[in-house]
Amino acid sequence: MDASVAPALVLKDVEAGYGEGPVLRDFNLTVAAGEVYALLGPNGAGKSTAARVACGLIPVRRGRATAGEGAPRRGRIGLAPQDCALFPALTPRENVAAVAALCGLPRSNRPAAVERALALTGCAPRADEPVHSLSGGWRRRANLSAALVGRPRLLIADEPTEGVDAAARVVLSSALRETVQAGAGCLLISHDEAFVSETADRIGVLAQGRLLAEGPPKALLRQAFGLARLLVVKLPRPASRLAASRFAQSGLAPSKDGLEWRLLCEDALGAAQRVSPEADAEGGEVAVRRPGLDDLVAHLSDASS
Ligand SMILES: Nc1ncnc2c1ncn2[C@@H]1O[C@H](COP(=O)(O)OP(=O)(O)OP(=O)(O)O)[C@@H](O)[C@H]1O
Repeated sequence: MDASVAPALVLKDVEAGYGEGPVLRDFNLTVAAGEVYALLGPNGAGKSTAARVACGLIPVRRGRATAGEGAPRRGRIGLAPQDCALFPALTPRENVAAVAALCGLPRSNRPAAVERALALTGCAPRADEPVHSLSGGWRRRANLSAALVGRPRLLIADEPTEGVDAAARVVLSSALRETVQAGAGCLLISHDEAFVSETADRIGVLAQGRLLAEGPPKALLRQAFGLARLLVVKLPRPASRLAASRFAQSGLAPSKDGLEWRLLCEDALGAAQRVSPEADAEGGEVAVRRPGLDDLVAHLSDASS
C-alpha cells in the first residue's frame, strides 16, 4: 500500500451513538486506498454504527471522521446498505442511472458509467427488469452497482452477500477487489466468513464498540490459535450424564444449548479418538478443523467480556 496516498477513511478517537451512552468510544479505524477492510463482530457490536459514521449518516460527538478525500464531493462515498436502497418499480439500469445523476456525473458520461457499474457486479443480464421482480441475489448486485457508479474513493458494503448464491458471491468478491485495485478503499461489513476470507486484506474485530484486534486474516488466526485445531462434537440432543462427564474429562466444553462440545488444542485428532465412542453412542458427529474467522470473533469477544 502506498503511504503517500491519502487513506480512504480515517476515524480518529471517535465517539458516536444514538441515545445517551455512546456505541463507539475512542474508536480508531483507517481504511487505506487499495484495500478491503472487513469489520467483524457479534450482533450489536457497532459495525453498522461505524459505517454510518463513515458516511456521515450519524454525527461524530467527539473525534474526527474523514472519508473519501480526493474524490469529487458528491460521489466520494458509495454506500451499499444492508437494506437495499433501490426504487422497486425501476429497473437496475434506471436505479443506477438515477444514482449517477445524484453523484453529479456529467450527463454525457453517465451511460458508460452505468454500463461499467452493471458489468462489475454481473448485473447486466437482469438490468432491464423491475427490481421488485428480482430475487434477493440480483437485488444485491444492483445495490452494489448503484454504490459503484460514482467511482467512490470509499465504498461501504454492508452485508453484500446476504441471500446471495455461491456464483454471485464470487462475482461480488471480484467487484470489490477490482474496485480497490482501481484505487478506492472498501469498508466491508459481513457475517459471511468465507466471503471475508476471500475478499478482505485486513479485518477488524469489534465488540461492544471497541476494536479488539486488527490485521490480515491469516496473521490474526495464527496469532490467536497457533497450530491448534478445533474438535467439535455435534449431538442430536444434550449428552447423557456419562457422555457429558467423558467429554468434560477430555477437556471439551459444552455450548449453552448442550448440543455442541468443543476443544481447541494441538492434539485435537488424539482427543477426537478418545471421545469418539461416546459421541457415536449418542448419535453425534465428530469433526476436527482449523479455527476460522467466526471462531476468532467468538474467541476475542469471549475474552473481552
Ligand atoms: N437507530 C438506532 N437507534 C438506537 N440504537 C441503535 C440504532 N441502531 C443501532 N442501535 C444500537 O447500537 C448498538 C450497535 O448496533 P449496530 O447496528 O451498530 O451493531 P452491528 O454490529 O452492526 O450489529 P449486527 O451484526 O446485528 O448488524 C446496538 O446496541 C443497537 O441496539
